[in-house]
Amino acid sequence: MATKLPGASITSSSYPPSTNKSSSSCKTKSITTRISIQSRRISKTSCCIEIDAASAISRSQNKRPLTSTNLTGSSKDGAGIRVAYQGISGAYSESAAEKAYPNCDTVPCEQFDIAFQAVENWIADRAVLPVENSLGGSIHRNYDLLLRHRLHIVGEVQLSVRHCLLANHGVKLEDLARVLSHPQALAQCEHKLTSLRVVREAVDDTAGAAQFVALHKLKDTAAVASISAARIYDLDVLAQDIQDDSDNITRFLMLARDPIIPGTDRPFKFFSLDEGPGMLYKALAVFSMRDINLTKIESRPQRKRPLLRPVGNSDGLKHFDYLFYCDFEASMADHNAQNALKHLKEFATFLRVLGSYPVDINLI
Ligand SMILES: O=C(O)C(=O)Cc1ccccc1
Repeated sequence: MATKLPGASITSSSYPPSTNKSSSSCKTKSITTRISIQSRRISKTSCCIEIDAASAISRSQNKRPLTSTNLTGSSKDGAGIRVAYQGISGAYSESAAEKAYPNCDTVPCEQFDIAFQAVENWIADRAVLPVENSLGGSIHRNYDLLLRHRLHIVGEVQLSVRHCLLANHGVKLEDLARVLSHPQALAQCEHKLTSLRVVREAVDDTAGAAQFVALHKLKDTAAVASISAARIYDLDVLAQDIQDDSDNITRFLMLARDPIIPGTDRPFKFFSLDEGPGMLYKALAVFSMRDINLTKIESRPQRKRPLLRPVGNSDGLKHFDYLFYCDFEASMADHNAQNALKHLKEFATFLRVLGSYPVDINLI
Protein backbone atom coordinates (compact mmCIF):
# COMPACT_ATOMS: atom_id res chain seq x y z
CA MET A 1 0.00 0.00 0.00
CA ALA A 2 1.46 3.33 -1.02
CA THR A 3 2.09 5.99 1.62
CA LYS A 4 0.08 9.21 1.21
CA LEU A 5 2.11 12.36 0.67
CA PRO A 6 0.78 15.92 0.66
CA GLY A 7 0.56 17.64 -2.74
CA ALA A 8 -1.32 20.40 -4.53
CA SER A 9 -3.47 18.36 -6.85
CA ILE A 10 -7.07 17.39 -7.50
CA THR A 11 -8.25 15.18 -4.66
CA SER A 12 -11.50 13.32 -4.12
CA SER A 13 -12.50 15.89 -1.49
CA SER A 14 -11.58 18.96 -3.57
CA TYR A 15 -13.38 17.49 -6.54
CA PRO A 16 -15.78 18.44 -8.01
CA PRO A 17 -14.64 21.97 -7.08
CA SER A 18 -16.89 23.94 -4.74
CA THR A 19 -19.17 26.42 -6.52
CA ASN A 20 -19.26 28.83 -3.54
CA LYS A 21 -15.65 29.89 -3.80
CA SER A 22 -14.69 32.12 -6.74
CA SER A 23 -18.16 31.83 -8.17
CA SER A 24 -17.31 33.97 -11.20
CA SER A 25 -14.67 31.63 -12.57
CA CYS A 26 -16.81 28.59 -11.89
CA LYS A 27 -19.70 30.22 -13.72
CA THR A 28 -17.50 30.90 -16.71
CA LYS A 29 -16.38 27.30 -16.68
CA SER A 30 -19.89 25.88 -16.68
CA ILE A 31 -21.07 28.25 -19.43
CA THR A 32 -18.10 27.33 -21.58
CA THR A 33 -18.80 23.68 -21.02
CA ARG A 34 -22.45 23.99 -21.90
CA ILE A 35 -21.69 25.88 -25.07
CA SER A 36 -19.10 23.39 -26.14
CA ILE A 37 -21.48 20.48 -25.58
CA GLN A 38 -24.22 22.15 -27.61
CA SER A 39 -21.96 23.39 -30.36
CA ARG A 40 -20.30 20.00 -30.53
CA ARG A 41 -23.61 18.39 -31.30
CA ILE A 42 -24.62 21.11 -33.72
CA SER A 43 -21.24 21.23 -35.38
CA LYS A 44 -21.94 17.84 -36.88
CA THR A 45 -24.50 19.46 -39.17
CA SER A 46 -23.78 23.23 -39.14
CA CYS A 47 -20.90 25.46 -38.17
CA CYS A 48 -22.87 28.74 -37.98
CA ILE A 49 -23.87 28.26 -34.38
CA GLU A 50 -20.30 27.62 -33.32
CA ILE A 51 -19.20 30.96 -34.73
CA ASP A 52 -22.16 32.78 -33.15
CA ALA A 53 -21.53 31.26 -29.77
CA ALA A 54 -17.84 32.11 -29.97
CA SER A 55 -18.22 35.73 -30.99
CA ALA A 56 -20.97 36.33 -28.42
CA ILE A 57 -18.63 35.30 -25.64
CA SER A 58 -15.76 37.33 -27.05
CA ARG A 59 -17.86 40.54 -27.27
CA SER A 60 -19.47 40.25 -23.88
CA GLN A 61 -16.49 39.09 -21.83
CA ASN A 62 -13.56 40.27 -23.93
CA LYS A 63 -12.07 36.79 -23.91
CA ARG A 64 -10.45 34.81 -26.70
CA PRO A 65 -13.21 33.41 -28.91
CA LEU A 66 -13.77 29.70 -29.15
CA THR A 67 -12.36 28.11 -32.27
CA SER A 68 -13.20 24.80 -33.88
CA THR A 69 -10.06 23.54 -32.16
CA ASN A 70 -11.54 24.33 -28.74
CA LEU A 71 -14.64 22.44 -29.70
CA THR A 72 -12.99 19.28 -30.91
CA GLY A 73 -10.20 19.47 -28.34
CA SER A 74 -7.85 18.15 -31.00
CA SER A 75 -5.34 20.98 -31.39
CA LYS A 76 -2.11 19.50 -32.75
CA ASP A 77 0.11 21.26 -30.21
CA GLY A 78 -2.33 20.62 -27.36
CA ALA A 79 -2.99 24.32 -26.64
CA GLY A 80 -6.13 24.66 -24.56
CA ILE A 81 -6.27 20.94 -23.74
CA ARG A 82 -6.33 20.07 -20.04
CA VAL A 83 -4.62 16.78 -19.31
CA ALA A 84 -5.14 15.07 -15.95
CA TYR A 85 -2.41 12.80 -14.57
CA GLN A 86 -1.67 11.08 -11.29
CA GLY A 87 0.99 12.85 -9.29
CA ILE A 88 2.41 16.32 -9.06
CA SER A 89 4.65 18.43 -11.28
CA GLY A 90 7.77 16.50 -12.31
CA ALA A 91 6.01 13.11 -12.51
CA TYR A 92 6.70 10.97 -15.59
CA SER A 93 3.01 10.97 -16.41
CA GLU A 94 3.21 14.75 -16.75
CA SER A 95 6.08 14.35 -19.26
CA ALA A 96 3.97 11.82 -21.17
CA ALA A 97 1.10 14.34 -21.27
CA GLU A 98 3.47 17.02 -22.59
CA LYS A 99 4.86 14.68 -25.22
CA ALA A 100 1.37 13.91 -26.51
CA TYR A 101 0.09 17.50 -26.23
CA PRO A 102 3.14 19.82 -26.05
CA ASN A 103 1.31 23.04 -25.06
CA CYS A 104 -1.38 21.47 -22.91
CA ASP A 105 -2.37 22.50 -19.38
CA THR A 106 -1.47 19.62 -17.11
CA VAL A 107 -3.81 18.89 -14.19
CA PRO A 108 -2.19 17.06 -11.24
CA CYS A 109 -4.46 14.52 -9.49
CA GLU A 110 -4.03 12.54 -6.29
CA GLN A 111 -5.04 9.20 -7.84
CA PHE A 112 -5.63 7.71 -11.29
CA ASP A 113 -9.29 7.33 -10.38
CA ILE A 114 -9.51 11.10 -9.84
CA ALA A 115 -7.86 11.76 -13.21
CA PHE A 116 -10.52 9.58 -14.87
CA GLN A 117 -13.30 11.37 -13.02
CA ALA A 118 -11.83 14.78 -13.93
CA VAL A 119 -12.29 13.87 -17.61
CA GLU A 120 -15.72 12.32 -17.09
CA ASN A 121 -16.86 15.52 -15.36
CA TRP A 122 -15.37 17.96 -17.91
CA ILE A 123 -12.73 19.32 -15.52
CA ALA A 124 -10.07 17.92 -17.84
CA ASP A 125 -10.11 16.84 -21.50
CA ARG A 126 -7.69 13.94 -21.33
CA ALA A 127 -6.30 11.54 -18.71
CA VAL A 128 -2.87 9.91 -18.89
CA LEU A 129 -2.45 6.32 -17.76
CA PRO A 130 0.80 4.30 -17.67
CA VAL A 131 -0.05 0.72 -18.70
CA GLU A 132 3.18 -1.12 -19.27
CA ASN A 133 6.90 -0.93 -18.85
CA SER A 134 9.73 -2.65 -20.69
CA LEU A 135 11.25 -3.77 -17.39
CA GLY A 136 8.29 -4.46 -15.11
CA GLY A 137 5.67 -5.52 -17.68
CA SER A 138 2.00 -4.59 -17.41
CA ILE A 139 0.60 -2.32 -14.72
CA HIS A 140 -2.39 -4.52 -13.97
CA ARG A 141 -4.35 -2.16 -11.76
CA ASN A 142 -4.44 0.37 -14.55
CA TYR A 143 -5.85 -2.14 -17.02
CA ASP A 144 -8.68 -2.74 -14.57
CA LEU A 145 -9.32 1.01 -14.39
CA LEU A 146 -9.90 1.07 -18.15
CA LEU A 147 -12.76 -1.34 -17.71
CA ARG A 148 -14.26 0.33 -14.65
CA HIS A 149 -14.55 3.66 -16.47
CA ARG A 150 -16.10 4.59 -19.79
CA LEU A 151 -13.27 6.63 -21.33
CA HIS A 152 -11.85 5.93 -24.79
CA ILE A 153 -8.21 5.44 -25.69
CA VAL A 154 -7.31 8.16 -28.21
CA GLY A 155 -3.52 7.94 -28.21
CA GLU A 156 -0.41 6.37 -26.80
CA VAL A 157 3.00 7.68 -25.80
CA GLN A 158 6.19 5.71 -25.31
CA LEU A 159 8.52 7.47 -22.92
CA SER A 160 12.11 6.65 -22.13
CA VAL A 161 12.18 6.77 -18.32
CA ARG A 162 15.52 7.69 -16.76
CA HIS A 163 15.50 7.55 -12.99
CA CYS A 164 17.69 9.66 -10.69
CA LEU A 165 18.45 9.37 -7.00
CA LEU A 166 17.57 12.74 -5.45
CA ALA A 167 18.47 14.07 -2.00
CA ASN A 168 18.77 17.33 -0.12
CA HIS A 169 21.95 19.42 -0.46
CA GLY A 170 24.83 18.00 1.54
CA VAL A 171 23.38 14.47 1.80
CA LYS A 172 25.74 11.73 0.56
CA LEU A 173 25.03 8.20 -0.66
CA GLU A 174 26.40 6.72 2.57
CA ASP A 175 23.93 8.80 4.67
CA LEU A 176 20.92 7.10 3.10
CA ALA A 177 18.78 4.71 5.14
CA ARG A 178 15.54 5.01 3.11
CA VAL A 179 14.41 5.64 -0.47
CA LEU A 180 10.90 6.74 -1.46
CA SER A 181 9.25 6.40 -4.84
CA HIS A 182 6.40 5.04 -6.93
CA PRO A 183 6.40 1.18 -6.75
CA GLN A 184 7.20 0.93 -10.49
CA ALA A 185 10.21 3.20 -10.11
CA LEU A 186 11.49 1.24 -7.08
CA ALA A 187 11.12 -2.02 -9.03
CA GLN A 188 12.94 -0.57 -12.03
CA CYS A 189 15.94 0.39 -9.87
CA GLU A 190 16.20 -2.93 -8.03
CA HIS A 191 19.96 -3.42 -8.54
CA LYS A 192 21.01 0.06 -7.47
CA LEU A 193 18.75 0.09 -4.41
CA THR A 194 19.93 -3.36 -3.34
CA SER A 195 23.53 -2.22 -3.55
CA LEU A 196 22.71 0.79 -1.35
CA ARG A 197 21.09 -1.43 1.35
CA VAL A 198 18.28 1.05 1.95
CA VAL A 199 14.69 0.55 3.05
CA ARG A 200 12.31 1.12 0.11
CA GLU A 201 9.01 2.88 0.70
CA ALA A 202 6.29 3.07 -1.93
CA VAL A 203 4.42 6.33 -2.45
CA ASP A 204 1.86 7.48 -5.02
CA ASP A 205 4.22 9.18 -7.49
CA THR A 206 7.89 9.86 -8.05
CA ALA A 207 7.61 13.66 -7.95
CA GLY A 208 5.57 13.43 -4.73
CA ALA A 209 8.46 11.47 -3.22
CA ALA A 210 10.92 14.21 -4.26
CA GLN A 211 8.68 16.93 -2.85
CA PHE A 212 8.33 15.05 0.45
CA VAL A 213 12.09 14.66 0.84
CA ALA A 214 12.59 18.38 0.12
CA LEU A 215 9.69 19.67 2.27
CA HIS A 216 10.80 17.69 5.31
CA LYS A 217 14.50 18.45 4.74
CA LEU A 218 15.24 14.75 5.23
CA LYS A 219 18.90 13.90 5.66
CA ASP A 220 18.69 10.10 5.58
CA THR A 221 16.11 9.69 2.81
CA ALA A 222 16.30 10.04 -0.96
CA ALA A 223 13.72 9.85 -3.75
CA VAL A 224 13.83 8.02 -7.05
CA ALA A 225 12.44 10.54 -9.54
CA SER A 226 13.08 12.45 -12.75
CA ILE A 227 15.74 15.06 -13.40
CA SER A 228 12.97 17.64 -13.76
CA ALA A 229 11.74 16.75 -10.25
CA ALA A 230 15.29 17.56 -9.02
CA ARG A 231 15.01 21.04 -10.55
CA ILE A 232 11.46 21.69 -9.39
CA TYR A 233 12.06 20.65 -5.75
CA ASP A 234 15.66 21.89 -5.61
CA LEU A 235 17.29 18.57 -4.83
CA ASP A 236 20.78 17.27 -5.64
CA VAL A 237 21.19 14.42 -8.11
CA LEU A 238 23.21 11.77 -6.24
CA ALA A 239 23.08 9.30 -9.13
CA GLN A 240 21.67 9.35 -12.65
CA ASP A 241 20.27 6.59 -14.87
CA ILE A 242 19.90 4.19 -11.96
CA GLN A 243 17.30 1.96 -13.71
CA ASP A 244 18.36 -1.67 -14.20
CA ASP A 245 18.06 -1.42 -17.96
CA SER A 246 19.20 1.67 -19.86
CA ASP A 247 16.30 1.15 -22.33
CA ASN A 248 13.58 1.65 -19.76
CA ILE A 249 10.44 2.49 -21.69
CA THR A 250 6.97 3.12 -20.30
CA ARG A 251 3.86 3.12 -22.47
CA PHE A 252 1.14 5.60 -21.50
CA LEU A 253 -2.41 5.78 -22.87
CA MET A 254 -4.27 9.02 -23.52
CA LEU A 255 -7.95 8.79 -22.61
CA ALA A 256 -10.87 10.99 -23.63
CA ARG A 257 -14.63 11.17 -23.27
CA ASP A 258 -15.15 10.55 -26.99
CA PRO A 259 -13.39 8.18 -29.35
CA ILE A 260 -11.43 9.64 -32.27
CA ILE A 261 -12.34 8.96 -35.87
CA PRO A 262 -9.56 6.70 -37.09
CA GLY A 263 -7.98 7.03 -40.51
CA THR A 264 -6.22 4.42 -42.58
CA ASP A 265 -3.25 6.59 -43.54
CA ARG A 266 -1.06 5.53 -40.60
CA PRO A 267 -0.98 2.57 -38.25
CA PHE A 268 -3.70 2.54 -35.66
CA LYS A 269 -4.12 0.23 -32.73
CA PHE A 270 -7.31 -1.29 -31.57
CA PHE A 271 -7.87 -2.18 -27.98
CA SER A 272 -10.55 -4.68 -27.16
CA LEU A 273 -11.35 -7.30 -24.61
CA ASP A 274 -13.34 -10.44 -24.25
CA GLU A 275 -13.82 -13.46 -22.00
CA GLY A 276 -14.80 -17.12 -21.93
CA PRO A 277 -13.40 -20.63 -22.27
CA GLY A 278 -11.15 -21.18 -25.29
CA MET A 279 -11.30 -17.47 -26.08
CA LEU A 280 -7.59 -16.95 -26.25
CA TYR A 281 -7.12 -19.55 -28.97
CA LYS A 282 -10.17 -18.37 -30.92
CA ALA A 283 -9.23 -14.71 -30.62
CA LEU A 284 -5.75 -15.43 -31.93
CA ALA A 285 -7.25 -17.22 -34.92
CA VAL A 286 -9.66 -14.36 -35.70
CA PHE A 287 -6.72 -11.98 -36.07
CA SER A 288 -4.15 -14.27 -37.61
CA MET A 289 -6.48 -15.51 -40.40
CA ARG A 290 -6.83 -11.86 -41.45
CA ASP A 291 -3.11 -11.09 -41.20
CA ILE A 292 -3.71 -8.61 -38.37
CA ASN A 293 -0.72 -8.16 -36.13
CA LEU A 294 -1.70 -8.82 -32.51
CA THR A 295 0.82 -6.84 -30.44
CA LYS A 296 -0.35 -7.69 -26.95
CA ILE A 297 -2.66 -9.97 -25.00
CA GLU A 298 -3.10 -9.35 -21.31
CA SER A 299 -5.20 -11.72 -19.25
CA ARG A 300 -6.78 -10.61 -15.99
CA PRO A 301 -8.76 -12.80 -13.60
CA GLN A 302 -12.42 -11.82 -13.42
CA ARG A 303 -12.94 -9.68 -10.34
CA LYS A 304 -16.60 -10.64 -9.98
CA ARG A 305 -16.03 -14.36 -10.47
CA PRO A 306 -12.71 -15.04 -8.77
CA LEU A 307 -13.74 -18.37 -7.23
CA LEU A 308 -12.28 -21.61 -8.51
CA ARG A 309 -14.83 -23.82 -10.28
CA PRO A 310 -14.69 -27.23 -11.99
CA VAL A 311 -13.86 -27.39 -15.70
CA GLY A 312 -15.95 -29.77 -17.89
CA ASN A 313 -16.46 -33.14 -16.22
CA SER A 314 -13.06 -33.24 -14.58
CA ASP A 315 -13.21 -33.07 -10.76
CA GLY A 316 -9.58 -32.24 -10.28
CA LEU A 317 -9.03 -29.43 -12.81
CA LYS A 318 -10.25 -26.00 -11.77
CA HIS A 319 -9.74 -22.56 -13.25
CA PHE A 320 -10.59 -18.89 -13.03
CA ASP A 321 -12.53 -16.90 -15.61
CA TYR A 322 -10.30 -14.44 -17.38
CA LEU A 323 -10.73 -11.24 -19.31
CA PHE A 324 -8.38 -10.73 -22.24
CA TYR A 325 -7.15 -7.29 -23.19
CA CYS A 326 -5.99 -7.41 -26.80
CA ASP A 327 -3.98 -4.82 -28.61
CA PHE A 328 -3.68 -5.13 -32.37
CA GLU A 329 -2.38 -3.07 -35.24
CA ALA A 330 -5.29 -2.03 -37.43
CA SER A 331 -7.55 0.94 -37.89
CA MET A 332 -11.24 0.94 -37.05
CA ALA A 333 -11.75 2.29 -40.57
CA ASP A 334 -10.19 -0.91 -41.93
CA HIS A 335 -12.82 -3.46 -43.10
CA ASN A 336 -10.53 -6.32 -42.25
CA ALA A 337 -10.41 -5.20 -38.61
CA GLN A 338 -14.17 -4.62 -38.51
CA ASN A 339 -14.72 -8.16 -39.77
CA ALA A 340 -12.31 -9.57 -37.20
CA LEU A 341 -14.28 -7.93 -34.40
CA LYS A 342 -17.60 -9.03 -35.89
CA HIS A 343 -16.25 -12.58 -35.93
CA LEU A 344 -15.02 -12.25 -32.34
CA LYS A 345 -18.46 -10.99 -31.25
CA GLU A 346 -20.07 -14.18 -32.51
CA PHE A 347 -18.51 -16.26 -29.77
CA ALA A 348 -17.33 -13.81 -27.11
CA THR A 349 -19.63 -13.40 -24.13
CA PHE A 350 -18.38 -9.84 -23.73
CA LEU A 351 -16.51 -7.51 -26.05
CA ARG A 352 -15.73 -3.85 -25.66
CA VAL A 353 -13.53 -1.78 -27.94
CA LEU A 354 -11.58 0.53 -25.65
CA GLY A 355 -10.24 2.72 -28.45
CA SER A 356 -8.53 2.99 -31.80
CA TYR A 357 -5.58 5.32 -31.83
CA PRO A 358 -2.35 6.22 -33.65
CA VAL A 359 0.75 4.30 -32.71
CA ASP A 360 3.54 6.37 -31.13
CA ILE A 361 6.60 5.88 -33.28
CA ASN A 362 8.79 8.64 -31.81
CA LEU A 363 10.62 7.41 -28.77
CA ILE A 364 11.96 10.11 -26.44
O1 LIG B 1 5.18 8.42 -10.47
C1 LIG B 1 5.33 8.88 -11.63
O2 LIG B 1 6.12 9.77 -11.91
C2 LIG B 1 4.53 8.30 -12.71
O3 LIG B 1 4.22 8.97 -13.66
C3 LIG B 1 4.24 6.83 -12.67
C4 LIG B 1 5.46 6.13 -13.22
C5 LIG B 1 6.41 5.65 -12.34
C6 LIG B 1 7.54 5.01 -12.86
C7 LIG B 1 7.70 4.87 -14.22
C8 LIG B 1 6.75 5.36 -15.08
C9 LIG B 1 5.62 5.97 -14.57
